[in-house]
This record gives sequence, C-alpha cells and structure tokens, in this order.
Amino acid sequence: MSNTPLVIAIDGPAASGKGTLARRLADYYHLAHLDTGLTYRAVAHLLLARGWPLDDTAHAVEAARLVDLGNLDRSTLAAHAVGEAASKVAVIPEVRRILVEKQRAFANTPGGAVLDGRDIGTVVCPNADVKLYVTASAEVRAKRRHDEIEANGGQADLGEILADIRRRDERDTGRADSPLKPAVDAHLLDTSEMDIEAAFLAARTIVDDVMATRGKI
Ligand SMILES: Nc1ncnc2c1ncn2[C@@H]1O[C@H](COP(=O)(O)OP(=O)(O)OP(=O)(O)O)[C@@H](O)[C@H]1O
Ligand SMILES: Nc1ccn([C@@H]2O[C@H](COP(=O)(O)O)[C@@H](O)[C@H]2O)c(=O)n1
Repeated sequence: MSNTPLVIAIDGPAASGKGTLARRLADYYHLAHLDTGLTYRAVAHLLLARGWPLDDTAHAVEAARLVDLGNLDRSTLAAHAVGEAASKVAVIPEVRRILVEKQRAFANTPGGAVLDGRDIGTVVCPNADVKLYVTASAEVRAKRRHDEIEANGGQADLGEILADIRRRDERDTGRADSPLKPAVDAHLLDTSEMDIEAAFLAARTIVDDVMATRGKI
C-alpha cells in the first residue's frame, strides 16, 4: 500500500446524499472531511445577519475572508433559507476564489481528505484520486429533504421543496463560474433507487477499485 494521501472529490446536486456519503467514506478510510457547502452558507449567513444584500460583492468578499474552516457550525448554517442564500452568493467569482483557496488548503491535509460540493472534481481538486458525481431524481431528492425536515421536528411541503430543489439546480448548473457538472473522469452514482447502505457500498467499491488499479491498496 502506498503512503500517498488519498483525496476523494464528491459532487452532486442538492439533497443527492453526497454529504452522507462523504462522511461515511471519510470515517471508513480515516480521512478528514470538508462539506464545502458550509463555506458558502457561512458567507450567506454573515450577509443575512448584517442585513447586507446577497449580491453586494465587496461585503461578500469581506465575509468570505472571515470564513474559518475550523469554525463552521452546521446547526446554525443548516437552515433552508441559508442554503438558498448560499446559492446566490456562490455565483460571485471573487467569493469563489477566496473559498476555493481555503478548500484546497484543506484538501492537502497530510492524512488525506474527502471534500463534497459542486465543483470539487472540476475546480477545487482536479487531481483528486477518486471523483464521484452523486445524483438522484429531483423527486427523490425532494422526498429525502422533506423526510429529513420532518424527522427533525419541522414542517415541510413536498411541492415547495421540489420547486426549491429545481430552482437551486438551475442556479447551480447555470452559473458562469464553476457550474455544477460531473468532471470528465468522475464516476456517476445515481442513488435514486439505493438506500444509504447500498449507496455507501457502491461508493466504496468504486474507491477500492480505483485505488487497487493505482496500486494504493
Ligand atoms: N441513498 C439514500 N437513500 C435515502 N436517503 C438518503 C440517501 N442518501 C442520503 N439520504 C438522506 O437524504 C437527505 C439528504 O442527504 P445529504 O444531506 O447527504 O445530501 P447532500 O447532497 O449533502 O445535500 P446538500 O447539498 O443540500 O447539503 C438526508 O436526510 C440523508 O439522510
Ligand atoms: N463547492 C460548492 C458547494 C456549495 N456551493 C453552493 O452553496 C450552496 C449550498 O450548498 P449545500 O451543499 O450546503 O446545499 C449550493 O446550492 C451551491 O450554490 C457551491 O457553489 N460550490
């Protein structure tokens, strides 16, 4: 087995299950994990908290510089409205440049890392050892997000969530800078008909196969 640190890049649309897979894979292969969506959420959260417009580049840049990867509070940033706002600040190239620099530094964690987001395989870690593009139909993703909100004691309307997911997909795939798309060398994983365990097993099989081919395991 080689000592080269393993870097796994996971991309995909909202609620596709990439975060769940990233956490499971990081745990299994003993790698550090970064949910890069939280970095865009942190910028949006700061703008919202200070009452600054989401398209105000100067303030968004200031907020991006303040993002501390060691201090991303998932519970504060998880709110649906913050996710929506994040996809608006994510279109600002200057914000992306600052956050991508921080994400790349994380990817260089000595023991290896898993990063999940929208542009990890294409922009942040183009040389990642393994790239996964995790997807599922918009209907399946909306149902998963709906069930997640209800399981956490919230109330959710499936139709509204589906509309939000479609809007977010459009914004993420349609922006000029670093749009969401599979890297040419990404392995596609459609989890529409897989539960979490099946998706994890499929992802592990891909990682193990790639690493075996490259002589790293
Ligand atoms: N294969 C699966 N089958 C059923 N439920 C799943 C599956 N994968 C993930 N989930 C559930 O779907 C919800 C969304 O998953 P997750 O948060 O991992 O998605 P995500 O792609 O990281 O979303 P976002 O980009 O919005 O953060 C969670 O409640 C998770 O438990
Ligand atoms: N690498 C990334 C990660 C996220 N974004 C944007 O942030 C929004 C929120 O992300 P979540 O994964 O937490 O839902 C997302 O809709 C993207 O617009 C990004 O651009 N690049």
